[in-house]
Amino acid sequence: MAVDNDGIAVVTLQRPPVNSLNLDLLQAMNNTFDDVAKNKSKGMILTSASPTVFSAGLDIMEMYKPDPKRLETFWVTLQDMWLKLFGASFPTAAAINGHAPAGGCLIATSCEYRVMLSGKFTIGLNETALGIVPPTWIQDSLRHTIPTRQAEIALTTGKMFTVDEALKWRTNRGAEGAARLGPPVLEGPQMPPRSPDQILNKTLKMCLSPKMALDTGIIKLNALNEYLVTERTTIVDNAITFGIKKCNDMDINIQKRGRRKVGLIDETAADKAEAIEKCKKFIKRFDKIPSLARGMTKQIFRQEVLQKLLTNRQADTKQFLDLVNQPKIQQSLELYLAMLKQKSQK
Ligand SMILES: CCCCC/C=C\C/C=C\C/C=C/C(=O)SCCNC(=O)CCNC(=O)[C@H](O)C(C)(C)COP(=O)(O)OP(=O)(O)OC[C@H]1O[C@@H](n2cnc3c(N)ncnc32)[C@H](O)[C@@H]1OP(=O)(O)O
Repeated sequence: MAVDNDGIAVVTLQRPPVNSLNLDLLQAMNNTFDDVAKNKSKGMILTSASPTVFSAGLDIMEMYKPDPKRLETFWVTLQDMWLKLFGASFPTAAAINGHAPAGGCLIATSCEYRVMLSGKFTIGLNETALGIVPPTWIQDSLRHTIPTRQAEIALTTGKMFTVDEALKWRTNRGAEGAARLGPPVLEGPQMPPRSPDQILNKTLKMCLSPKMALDTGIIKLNALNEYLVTERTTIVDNAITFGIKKCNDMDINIQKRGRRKVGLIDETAADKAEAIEKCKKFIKRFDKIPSLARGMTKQIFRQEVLQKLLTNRQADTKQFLDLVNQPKIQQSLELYLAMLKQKSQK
């Protein structure tokens, strides 16, 4: 842990090669979170010493052929870690400088703010894809971060989000919707882009002109009708071109506005230093907010989710122990470890 001049603690996970969460690392995290609270730090940023992995999630070695007592302590320590981090009264942010699967995503979603490095990294709760049901409080962390519907789809599909997907979800309308209609007709002498309103107003003016004979007006209206029907694609394209041009003139970023954000991460950064700076900026937003009021408001906001685990802690532990001790799960863990080893040796 390093505390900067502003009193913000930067906590770096450092368990090579992939910061997998074993008992020792979880205990070290818990002690550090206690220190941050005791020192009255202004806030805490979690990041990783690895250049490519934030955290690979739970250390599978803790669950494979486990010692029963250690396995129980391991799970209770993980619960403690989450209760301390998710329930921390001080501001928390994650500078996610690499992959964050499963438990890695849990750490990130327990924080209040997330900045992830742009690149070929992924983040998400992949448990379902591994045949594991994520416990309620782990599901709750995701549901607390992104909209419920997206959380349900992500959890049931074991979705690992790319950085871009984590920031945004599927496209809605806007620039990409326009692209689906084909290339817009660009400005030119024959067809300058006009808004549909401009076209209709001009036609109406012509038709209402006292110089226009009734039969000529009818012919013109019929011609307009035919034009609207046969050229509708061009008209739509022109309207889109007009819209895009207007947005550009007004400095509105249509690319961003056209996409729905999933918000699993809040921002991206080019490197770790920038990610930490952005996290600091988030924490400094609370400079003028009384810290007691802030902390209590956060805890009330998160209370329901925290209380659910506190009430069901023993049952949750028993469920985990029963699951891990199943021969079928032990077999899956063995296969998964072998697969990871094989992949790392390539
Ligand atoms: C899986 C069943 C769990 C049952 C638990 C039951 C209930 C709990 C439910 C939910 C809570 C959360 C659960 C979890 O967190 S489970 C862990 C899920 N994590 C993953 O699936 C990630 C696996 N790892 C990777 O995908 C990659 O390692 C990476 C993170 C993308 C990094 O890739 P990179 O190429 O940089 O590294 P390598 O793949 O080469 O790995 C290097 C080295 O580390 C070993 N390793 C990787 N991940 C883990 C891990 N989670 N636990 C232990 N060891 C891990 C890998 O085998 C390599 O080892 P080697 O000795 O070959 O060097």
